[in-house]
Amino acid sequence: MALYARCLKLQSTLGMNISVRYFFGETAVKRLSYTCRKYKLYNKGLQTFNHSNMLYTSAVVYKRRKTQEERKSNRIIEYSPKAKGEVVDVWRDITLGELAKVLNKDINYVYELFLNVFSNPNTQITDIKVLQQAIKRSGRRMRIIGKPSDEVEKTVIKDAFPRPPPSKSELKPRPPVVTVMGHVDHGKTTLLDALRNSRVVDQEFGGITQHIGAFLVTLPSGACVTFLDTPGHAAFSAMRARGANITDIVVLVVAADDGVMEQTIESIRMARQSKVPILVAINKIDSPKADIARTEKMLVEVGIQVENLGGDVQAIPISALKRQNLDQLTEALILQAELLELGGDPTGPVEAAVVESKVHPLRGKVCTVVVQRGTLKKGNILVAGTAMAKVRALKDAVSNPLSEVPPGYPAEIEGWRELPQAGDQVLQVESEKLAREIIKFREDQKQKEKSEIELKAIEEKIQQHERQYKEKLQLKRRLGRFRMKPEGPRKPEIQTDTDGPPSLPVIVKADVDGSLEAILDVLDTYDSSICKLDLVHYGVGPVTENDLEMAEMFQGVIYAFNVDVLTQIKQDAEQMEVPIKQHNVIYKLIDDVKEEINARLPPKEVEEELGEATVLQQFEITQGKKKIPIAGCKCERGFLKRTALFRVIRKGEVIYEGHLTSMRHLKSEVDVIKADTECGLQIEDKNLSFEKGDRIICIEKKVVPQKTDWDPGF
Ligand SMILES: Nc1nc2c(ncn2[C@@H]2O[C@H](COP(=O)(O)OP(=O)(O)OP(=O)(O)O)[C@@H](O)[C@H]2O)c(=O)[nH]1
Repeated sequence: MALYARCLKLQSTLGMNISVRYFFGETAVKRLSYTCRKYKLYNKGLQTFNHSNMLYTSAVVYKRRKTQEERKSNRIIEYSPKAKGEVVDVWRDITLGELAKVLNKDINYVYELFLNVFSNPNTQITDIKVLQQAIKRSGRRMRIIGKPSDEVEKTVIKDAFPRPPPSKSELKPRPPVVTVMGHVDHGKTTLLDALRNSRVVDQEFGGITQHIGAFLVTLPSGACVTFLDTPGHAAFSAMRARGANITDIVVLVVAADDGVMEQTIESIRMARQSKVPILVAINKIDSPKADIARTEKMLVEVGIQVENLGGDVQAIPISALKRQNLDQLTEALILQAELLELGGDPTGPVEAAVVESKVHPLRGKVCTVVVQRGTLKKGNILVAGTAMAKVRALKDAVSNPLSEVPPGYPAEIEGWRELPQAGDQVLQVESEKLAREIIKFREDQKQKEKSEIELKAIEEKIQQHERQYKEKLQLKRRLGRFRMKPEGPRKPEIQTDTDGPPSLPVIVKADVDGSLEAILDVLDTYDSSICKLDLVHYGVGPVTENDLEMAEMFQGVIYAFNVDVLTQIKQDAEQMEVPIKQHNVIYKLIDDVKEEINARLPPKEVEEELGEATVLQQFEITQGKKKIPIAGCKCERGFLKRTALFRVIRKGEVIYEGHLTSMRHLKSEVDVIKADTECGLQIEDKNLSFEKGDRIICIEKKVVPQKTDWDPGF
């Protein structure tokens, strides 16, 4: 009690939670005494300390050491237990969940390493020795490091982002950005060509038109429309997938002769998903088969309420080929844009979207963008994805130089060091240095994401391998090679019938997956039916109570490979009469399994040849009125035993198998005839006459233990 009180006092004095249990008992006291000596806390004179004094001193040491540990907690502490295996980094107070991550295993594996004592992944392992034991069970070694702090994990974010959306008052009118979509062959390209040629070429600038991914059409009124020169779904979805939803209006081209087709519906669906208003261009009205009314009706049927039929969607009948009603179409677009009240903020750093990029033989890496915010100028420093540019030149679709490009306008940018991709967001940054840092950051992020994906793929591969392996085993079990693992309280099918072949139920526990797999693979080669080999359960980790129970139910044997068996478990096993066989060499374990199988096999009868005699001639004796044939023989090898079994063989065929009624040497009845001795043999069958040359084999039948013919290959 005095000790207990002393400990409690210590507890309050030192302000720490001392486990009283820790300080009691002979071992504890020895340990404390050792600690004191190690830290040179008392000299020879002080060795006369009684236990309570020593406890006090030790507690001081304990506290000091703990403080030092806490200070060092971020430094790596090498720990080299003698076990072999991969070294894993762990830290003090690691949780089971964290350990599972470190070991790259699932939590159940970790529970097993701790003998299933814990069941909460947040449980912290405070005792390093316990942790060491568990890691040893996993076949690895450990190194204690400082807990990876969240701070270390945090990466400094050096990236560029778009500004928050501008207020309405900052917006200035801008041209609508239009994408042309529709069913194949309904005239999208022809329409874009017509718009570009009629409007761009015929404009005051003149010049040669070229495909630049986006172009501007200016109406006589001065209003402009920017067309994305990449018709079709692919471009639209590529832009959307990269987060660049730059289209304001979709022009849905529907051929008046064909009407609504599959891709027309697809285009409608995509426009709806992007919440982009639709304007219909009913094309090919010049075609003799054109039926505008039918086309409009079809559009209504798929949910496009055209104006002519009382809806609010403008449908302009055009001929892209004959360039009919193109002005009407662009005016309708301007009207739609006005309804949308499209506006852009021309101030501040530039934000734009890449529509297309290419390498030009003379101009280098060029890309077409549509400006979304700010005003793009020569000399601007831009980043797009992992590409950067100092704008060397800005050009329009007819290669005219542009001094500045406000929101809603397209332009070609020269000066890229790398090629940006369609859909990339272009952002202006302050300096080339910053641009380089951003690119570096983004590249690092990309690399990290790639590694994570690769890691995930590797993990999936491993899991897939494990799954396949388990499926293979399940299949074998179903085929009857292995017995199914019992689930829950289901009563096991214990082999009680004496008619069937004997069986050996086994439970295999191994230190690591690799050895377990190797053992199971060898067991898998067993395919004899004279004794069934039933794999009742297997797993990685030590032998548990559960294993004992299962072994008891099945009357099986537990094989523990390279794993410890706790004394308690050993005692329980003894009580339950469950054999636990510990091995650390696979072939020895398999030899043991063989022995167990042999022990279960019923003994078998074997024949042993004692000797052989040859008939030299037959003579007869008279018994009463009967003449009895006698084989006059010579024992050629071994010996003949009177009470044994005799087989008479003539020309390779057994003509008699049975016992003798008399065996004589000269005139006397004998029990044994040795080799090279002549004798007269009388058999039970009195009607069989002997011939010279008949072979007589003397056999003794014996019952011997049976052995399995299983050859595991080593
Ligand atoms: N009669 C008539 N034919 C047209 C008109 N517009 C396009 N065509 C013809 O329709 C065919 C297809 O035209 P495209 O412009 O290539 O059609 P598209 O929708 O771009 O086709 P994809 O690019 O394959 O999806 C061509 O032979 C054009 O000449 C039109 O207004 N009238």
